[in-house]
Amino acid sequence: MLGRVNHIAIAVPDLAQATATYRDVLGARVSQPQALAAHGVTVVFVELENTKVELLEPLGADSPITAFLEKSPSGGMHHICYEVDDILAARDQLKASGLRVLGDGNPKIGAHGKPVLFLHPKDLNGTLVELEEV
Ligand SMILES: CC[C@H](C(=O)O)C(=O)SCCNC(=O)CCNC(=O)[C@H](O)C(C)(C)COP(=O)(O)OP(=O)(O)OC[C@H]1O[C@@H](n2cnc3c(N)ncnc32)[C@H](O)[C@@H]1OP(=O)(O)O
Ligand SMILES: [Co+2]
Repeated sequence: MLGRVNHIAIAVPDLAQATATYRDVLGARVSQPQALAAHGVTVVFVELENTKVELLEPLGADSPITAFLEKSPSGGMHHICYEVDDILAARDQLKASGLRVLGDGNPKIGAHGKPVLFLHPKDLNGTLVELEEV
């Protein structure tokens, strides 16, 4: 079921500051910010040789990462995104195995214009997992 790691995400309180650190201190290539109102976050992607790091900050009053940042004000590892070739088949198989799919259970279009889903962190060793269909 699982393909490559598409990205590892870090929630940050200040996206501009985190972007400057990765770009100017770590010398990494960082994409332009994408405001994803439907997801309540603004993101950039740090382009690496073998995967990407997604830096994300809250967007709007109902951001799903607000509580996370209240618990970890300086930010922290937020989720890992695995690639799958058929997100609906993966969803149905995981639900049949008892894993909880977040939201209404239907994929939404993510930052890469591809369908994504999230699985409850409590079902995966305290780790929020995102699936992205590629
Ligand atoms: C899709 C666009 C983009 C992309 O890649 O294309 C993105 O990745 S957008 C990323 C932002 N969107 C999401 O994260 C959507 C899925 N997330 C959620 O629905 C919530 O964040 C949720 C339900 C995972 C947690 O929400 P919240 O913290 O408000 O709820 P709780 O306080 O009830 O948390 C329950 C329980 O889970 C623990 N928790 C929360 N977040 C994480 C996390 N990132 N990793 C691990 N564990 C997490 C939280 O501490 C609670 O644990 P407890 O022991 O009960 O205190
Ligand atoms: Co993500």
